[in-house]
Order: sequence, then structure tokens, then C-alpha cells
Amino acid sequence: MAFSRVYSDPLSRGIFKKFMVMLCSLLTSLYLLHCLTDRCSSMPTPVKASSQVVGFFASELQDLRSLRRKRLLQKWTAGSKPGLSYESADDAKRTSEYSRFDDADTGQVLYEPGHQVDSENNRELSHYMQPSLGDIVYSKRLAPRFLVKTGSTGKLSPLGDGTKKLPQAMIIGVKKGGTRALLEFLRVHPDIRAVGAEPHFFDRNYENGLEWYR
Ligand SMILES: Nc1ncnc2c1ncn2[C@@H]1O[C@H](COP(=O)(O)OS(=O)(=O)O)[C@@H](OP(=O)(O)O)[C@H]1O
Repeated sequence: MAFSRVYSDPLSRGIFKKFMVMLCSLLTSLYLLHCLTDRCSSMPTPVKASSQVVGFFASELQDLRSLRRKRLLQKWTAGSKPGLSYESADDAKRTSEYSRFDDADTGQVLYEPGHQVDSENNRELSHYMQPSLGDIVYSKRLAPRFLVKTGSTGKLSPLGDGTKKLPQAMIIGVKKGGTRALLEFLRVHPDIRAVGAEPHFFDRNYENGLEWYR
């Protein structure tokens, strides 16, 4: 009864109509919003797009880096033993002969990483393996002093097995002084090992001490 009285009042009827119109428009906009969000979720978002772009540039950069590494390897391995040049490395099978390494200092015969030694029978296991890129660099270009014979296996490993050393040389230079270029040129030399990123020992990490620096 009360409702019919309110509804029959022209003022209340006007308010009720406005309320209904507002409710309808609210519901319609909610529905539209819902549809839009559904569609947006299946569309590539700006975040996704930017990550794809970043991914593209990252892979391009990776390609460039590996190309550069390959070129360096080609240069390095040119003039080395036949069959061990970079070009033929992919399809060449390495024999155990190439896995031997004579230590110039001690005259001892050492073995490259990955090369198996039968310690019981005291002989090399003549296995054939596909050389990896790292293997070639490792086997051909590292000087004996960078190779460490590991105890029981007779394998060689790069510096690392407890051979932390302080640097023998430092490149010090002002910003934009071309220090990076100098480092990269030096790094090409087989007897030189260099840190990847600038360690910033003296200006940022000095308090960490020499143990950190090694
Ligand atoms: N040989 C030679 N001649 C002239 N200019 C050279 C040389 N080698 C490196 N460069 C330029 O040096 C700039 C980089 O220097 P750094 O490696 O010291 O840069 S950094 O401060 O460590 O970021 C960098 O300059 P910008 O390209 O202007 O940044 C290099 O192009």
C-alpha cells in the first residue's frame, strides 16, 4: 500500500524514473567494461610488446656477441694444428692425440678437460668427442700456467681450483678514456685473463678486503 502511494505521487514517480535510468546506464557501462577487459586480456599489452622488443634486442646482442667470439676464435685458431681450426671444429672428431698437452715448464704430459684417463691401467682412454667452443679456446689458447692438473683424474681445469690470485696488472683510466677498448684488446691475447665487468675495488669495494678482490 505504501509503495503504491509513493509510486502514485508524481514527484516520487519522477525520482523513480531517474533512478531506473541511472541503474540501466550503470549496468550498461559495467557490461561494456566487462567486454572491454575480456578483449584486452587477449590483446598484446604494451608491457608484453615492450618485453618482446627487449627480447628481440637481447637476442640480437647475443648473436653479435657470439659472432664476435667466433671471429676471435677463427683468428686465434688460424695457424694452429690442422683439424683444430674453428671452421672444422664442428664436424671434426678430436682424437686423443690432440687431447694431450705437454707442460712446457715441467715436461709433464697433461690432459685437457673432458679427456678420460684410465688411472688403473695408467693409459689414456682413446675416446672421440665433439669439441665445444669453450673446449677449443681452452685447449688451444690457454697457456700452461692457466691450466691446473686436478688430482686423481689428471684433467686440466682453468684457474679456479684454489688458485685465486691478485691481478698482475691493472688498467686505470678516466671515464671515456678508452679503458674498455684496451681491456678488450688485451683480452684477445691467450695468456691474459681479465675480469668481465669492472670490479671497482678501490672506489666501491675496498672495505671488502683483498680476499674479496682475489
Ligand atoms: N682508440 C680509440 N681512439 C679514440 N676513441 C676511443 C678509442 N678506443 C675507445 N675509444 C672511445 O672511448 C670511449 C669509451 O671509453 P671507456 O671505455 O673508458 O668508457 S667508460 O668510461 O668505461 O664507459 C668510447 O667513446 P664513445 O663512443 O664516445 O662513448 C670509445 O669510442
